[in-house]
Amino acid sequence: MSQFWKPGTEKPRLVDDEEGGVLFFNSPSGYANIERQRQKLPVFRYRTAILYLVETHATTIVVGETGSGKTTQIPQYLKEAGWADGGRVIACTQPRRLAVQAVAARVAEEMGVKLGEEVGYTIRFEDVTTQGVTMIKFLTDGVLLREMMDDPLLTKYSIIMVDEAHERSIATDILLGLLKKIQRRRPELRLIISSATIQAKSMSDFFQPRKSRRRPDGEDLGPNMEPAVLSVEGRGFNVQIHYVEEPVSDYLRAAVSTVLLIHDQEPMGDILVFLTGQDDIDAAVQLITEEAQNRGKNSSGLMLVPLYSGLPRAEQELVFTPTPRGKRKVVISTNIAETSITLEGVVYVVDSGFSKQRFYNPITDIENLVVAPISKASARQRTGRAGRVRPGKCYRSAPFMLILSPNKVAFPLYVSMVTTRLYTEEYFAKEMSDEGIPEIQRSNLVSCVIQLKALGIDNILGFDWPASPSSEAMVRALEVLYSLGVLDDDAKLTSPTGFQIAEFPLEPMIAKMILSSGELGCSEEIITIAAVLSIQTIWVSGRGSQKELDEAKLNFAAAEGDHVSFLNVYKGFLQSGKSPQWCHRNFVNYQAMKKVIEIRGQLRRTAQRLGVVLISCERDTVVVRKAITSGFFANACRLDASSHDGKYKTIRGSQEVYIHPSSVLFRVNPKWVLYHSLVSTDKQYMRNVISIDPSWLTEAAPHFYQHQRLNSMVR
Ligand SMILES: Nc1ncnc2c1ncn2[C@@H]1O[C@H](COP(=O)(O)OP(=O)(O)OP(=O)(O)O)[C@@H](O)[C@H]1O
Repeated sequence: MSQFWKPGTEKPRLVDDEEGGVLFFNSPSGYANIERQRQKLPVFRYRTAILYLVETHATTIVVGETGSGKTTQIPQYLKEAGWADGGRVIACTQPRRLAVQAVAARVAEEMGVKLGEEVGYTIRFEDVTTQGVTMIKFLTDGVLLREMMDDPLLTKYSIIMVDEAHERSIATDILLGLLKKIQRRRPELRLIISSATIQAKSMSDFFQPRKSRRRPDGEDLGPNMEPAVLSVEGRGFNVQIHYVEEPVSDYLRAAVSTVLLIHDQEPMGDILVFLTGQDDIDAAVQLITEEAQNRGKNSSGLMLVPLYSGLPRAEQELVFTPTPRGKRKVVISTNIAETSITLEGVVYVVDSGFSKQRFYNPITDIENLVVAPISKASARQRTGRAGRVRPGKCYRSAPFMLILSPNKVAFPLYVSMVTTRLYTEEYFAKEMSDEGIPEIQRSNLVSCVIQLKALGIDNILGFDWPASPSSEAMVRALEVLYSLGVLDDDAKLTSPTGFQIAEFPLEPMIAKMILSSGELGCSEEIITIAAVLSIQTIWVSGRGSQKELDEAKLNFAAAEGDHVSFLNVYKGFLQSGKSPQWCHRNFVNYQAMKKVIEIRGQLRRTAQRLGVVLISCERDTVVVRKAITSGFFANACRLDASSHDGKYKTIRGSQEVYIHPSSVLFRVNPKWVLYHSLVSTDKQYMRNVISIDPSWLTEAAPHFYQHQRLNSMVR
């Protein structure tokens, strides 16, 4: 490896252990062994300090190295100290679902209890807890926000630990603001804010109380409201960091060669590779397979495991299964594996230095997923996936920004920041931002605003944000919500529409299309479409060629567009008797279809509770598309007649967009279309597209589209 990498500044520091430097949690000696290992984690030495601070302070900020034991141990210490007595519950939030499930399973195993009983978890569409029994509950921050709609003061929780707070997802930021408010009403509620890479000072400033906890007569009003900050020193095992020595022109190829070099030259141990998205990951799997086939004996024995949020659960779980003897697992992941999780076999981390990030431009009203450089905090989290049960190595590389891997173009703003620098050690030290931009400052705020409104927060700009969103983005969101009929002239939730839409655990546009579908007589079809849109893909990836997949998709293609094609797949699946073989033959993902059925059932129940008539239109595709238009009118585009390359312009911002090659309407190019989301690669692509009649736009949102302008375009 020496010709490629030079060691970073950190020196190896092996921590000796009775088992020879390796902690085996699942060894036959079982529970006693787990207990011993728990006590060896750095956080154990701080057990008393943590419990004392939590007892005496309303908010405790815990900063400690990755792998030091914050997530898995602190909830157990709290339970042991009695914070879950008397039916109270200890909550621990995570930004990502995979982490919620993984840490809940781990803590249940450490405590020797069945998952779903004393230790449980809740993610969207899945609740694995038992009321009155569950004492420690892991959940996404988004789910905790939803719980506030029924219980605004979160009364069942004695302590809420907001873990991985550095990620600053929208849900985390809203949660932090609301928890601060709740604490004023419920001083007995304790908060723990934790992360390995959080700026403790700014978090502590945010939680500073406005008023003293003592009344003028000196009477104590409860716990100290000044936040306490605890720094947990020490780490599990050393991770040696290697930076790229020379510029690389393609991060994907660089990552692939690094994997192969590790496999050729380094002792056994699994590899975790961070890339940006499914397309990158699929390409890497293919490249590694081809390369390995072309190589000698030494390259056999690789077990490639992709990991991204769109994969069905059963496939995601493969990353946690033990690696067969003689094999080396290579997990190729998006940033879903970046925080909280422990993959036992991982010794090597390969970090491309990039991730897909959401960027919203309130001027054009376009939200995009773009490939952008990660922050130092992310890089450290990625490194921290090694060194958890044994020493490890992390290889950091990044490409020259203007020559990205095929079909990748970074957001222009970011390109200008990093055109001349690479992810060398110097780039990491001097140029990489410490933390990423909070998601709230780079996202469309429609879902965020409706959630706050539903919780009774009317003055959204005046809300106590850890980082304020832009007023332009806020105005745009209010405008869309007004046009959806969610807000009235006073920007209050309308009754019943606004409240009904807020009830669905879905984007407001999808919820609106479900509500309208009852009136239009196609709710059964629209609920199916909503369920499919809730998961990332129903197609199998990584099997066969793209051509084979495209051909399989053609069997279901509908001239009206992707949403109607989804109905064809769903119908075919039901007619096959929900057959896995049928799915296999048609490149349809069986696990994904099972999830669609499950989500569909839940959405039907919510719709029924809200009074939506459940009715089928027997495939009248006009009403189906009208219902979709009622939610997604803001995403309308018109084909640019002067261009011959399938260019569309968005109606609102006149932005250039194209139909994504994965869409059934690719190259069909109907004159008017609506899209579900945009993705930016070499161009701005619309994903999940239907053809529409422009008159449906003014019908659906007369305030949003000024009649005259649209009419002049139609002519
Ligand atoms: N599933 C697992 N298998 C084996 N060991 C595990 C597992 N989960 C956790 N551990 C062990 O427990 C340690 C602490 O993990 P924990 O997730 O609590 O750390 P953390 O401080 O929250 O890390 P991070 O900041 O990365 O989330 C790990 O370093 C590892 O040694």
